[in-house]
Amino acid sequence: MSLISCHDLTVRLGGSVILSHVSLSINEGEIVTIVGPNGSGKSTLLKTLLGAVTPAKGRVETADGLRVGYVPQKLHIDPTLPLPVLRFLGLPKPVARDAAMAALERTGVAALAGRQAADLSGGQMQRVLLARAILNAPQLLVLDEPTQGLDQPGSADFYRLIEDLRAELGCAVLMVSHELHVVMAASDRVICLNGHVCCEGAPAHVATAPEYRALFGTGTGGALALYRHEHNHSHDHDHDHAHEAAE
Ligand SMILES: Nc1ncnc2c1ncn2[C@@H]1O[C@H](COP(=O)(O)OP(=O)(O)OP(=O)(O)O)[C@@H](O)[C@H]1O
Repeated sequence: MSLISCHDLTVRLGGSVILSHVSLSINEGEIVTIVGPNGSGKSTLLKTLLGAVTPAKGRVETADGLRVGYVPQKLHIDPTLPLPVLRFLGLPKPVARDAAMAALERTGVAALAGRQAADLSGGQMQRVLLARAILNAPQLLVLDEPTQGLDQPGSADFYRLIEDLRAELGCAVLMVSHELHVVMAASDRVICLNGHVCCEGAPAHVATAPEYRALFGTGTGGALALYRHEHNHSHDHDHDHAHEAAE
């Protein structure tokens, strides 16, 4: 069953078309990863699906009463604000101490419950944000580049935790990631975005798709090609056009 879907979305921001003709659907229990070059609209797509951005055209459909847990790319906490981790978990909605402790336990950071949220390392903060996201037993976990800034073992551990949580909670996972090798290993489905959906499908299918190879190259060089993308594949015209100022 589809938990969330969008149909022929067009999103304009600041007078430019950021997304055009984007349709996708996330089913119960699957791990779907969105990949794409910097500025290709990945975060905008997540925000549109979550209702924080209103599309100019198209529609988003959500299953009735869908419980979503969201892990943002990063969260800045004012260092002058005294906010222990346990209290942070109760924002904006108060939560029972036992439930908060169980969530911190599950993401491996129970020992940090009394620490100041602003003092946490990047990796610790991501686990605290993940604990907060699983508090309401989500049916859909949405993560925006959750391992940005983590070292390789740290990010591999984090993705393993996501897979374990998916199995335990039975939730679907929708995430944005730049780590192509992990994405290819850990996703049921990959969506390659560049202002529009370039290609999508099982990792093995997407890895061999010409549109994906044009964006990311082949083999291990693919991860580096991500940052060297020069808009040279067959959809270029569409994409460049999509970024022209809207009328
Ligand atoms: N509020 C806004 N107003 C105008 N333009 C915006 C706004 N938010 C994002 N954009 C533009 O939309 C485009 C897509 O941004 P978005 O953050 O969705 O890309 P992304 O694929 O998530 O990028 P990255 O990989 O760098 O995180 C960018 O060109 C960005 O500058």
